[in-house]
Amino acid sequence: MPTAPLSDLLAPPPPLPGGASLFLDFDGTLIEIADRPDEVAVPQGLADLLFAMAARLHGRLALVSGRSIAQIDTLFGRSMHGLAISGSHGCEFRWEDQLVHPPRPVEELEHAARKFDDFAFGHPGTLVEIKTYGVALHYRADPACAPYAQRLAEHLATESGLVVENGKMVVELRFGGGDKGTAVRNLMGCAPMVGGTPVYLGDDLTDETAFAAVNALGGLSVLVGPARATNAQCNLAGPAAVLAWLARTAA
Ligand SMILES: O=P(O)(O)OC[C@H]1O[C@H](O[C@H]2O[C@H](CO)[C@@H](O)[C@H](O)[C@H]2O)[C@H](O)[C@@H](O)[C@@H]1O
Repeated sequence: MPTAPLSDLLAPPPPLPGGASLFLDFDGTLIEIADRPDEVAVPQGLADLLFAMAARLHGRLALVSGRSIAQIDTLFGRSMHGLAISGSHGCEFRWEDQLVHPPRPVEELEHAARKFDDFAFGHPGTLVEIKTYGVALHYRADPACAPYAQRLAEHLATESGLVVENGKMVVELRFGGGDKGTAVRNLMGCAPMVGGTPVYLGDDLTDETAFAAVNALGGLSVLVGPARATNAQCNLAGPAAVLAWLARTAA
């Protein structure tokens, strides 16, 4: 469990260390949280900034998202090929011309989607998001649904073998082949990341495994957003502060 005192989180991160391998979460870190998953606005120039940073870091930059790689491409409105991406909470990887992903557990996901749809029908403040390796039940518009959504997800997990992933105003049932911590460790084992100092920026509970992995590797972990109990070492206020920090670093 996260143990750092909240006061320790007030320190902003130092400039990116030389030889950094930079890992960036997406929602809530690079882009502002929106009411619905499909309502997010990707700032103009973000793709170019990421490609410029990746070039400056000699390829040592990766997106690490709970979204699928397909969703990331769609939201950017272009293929993000050329940038390393781990999607679906560490289940899938795309790097240069390689795509590594497990078989999709179709029946389990379809069953979960049907059950979540039934729930959403009776709870209009919730919505279902179909993902490549998961099905998410969002309750941002009616947070009082959280315990019921959670209980349903836990019940479905026991009968399906899918795992429960909790995030901001969402519970997801997903393929359990990894998490963001394993994503960071896997990427750090490959050229050109290997030997670099891992630096990870993320905002959500799902980023805690990555913070822990980075800390264990002697790197720098940065919580984005309001201070809370966390494994992260430093803090940036939100996506605007992240983009400013990246732009300073890229200069
Ligand atoms: O790992 P990330 O890249 O941060 O993705 C995490 C989840 O992000 C999305 O949900 C979150 O953002 C939505 C849009 O701002 C917001 O409406 C929702 O409440 C948040 O939980 C996405 O929909 C999920 O699939 C990702 O796992």
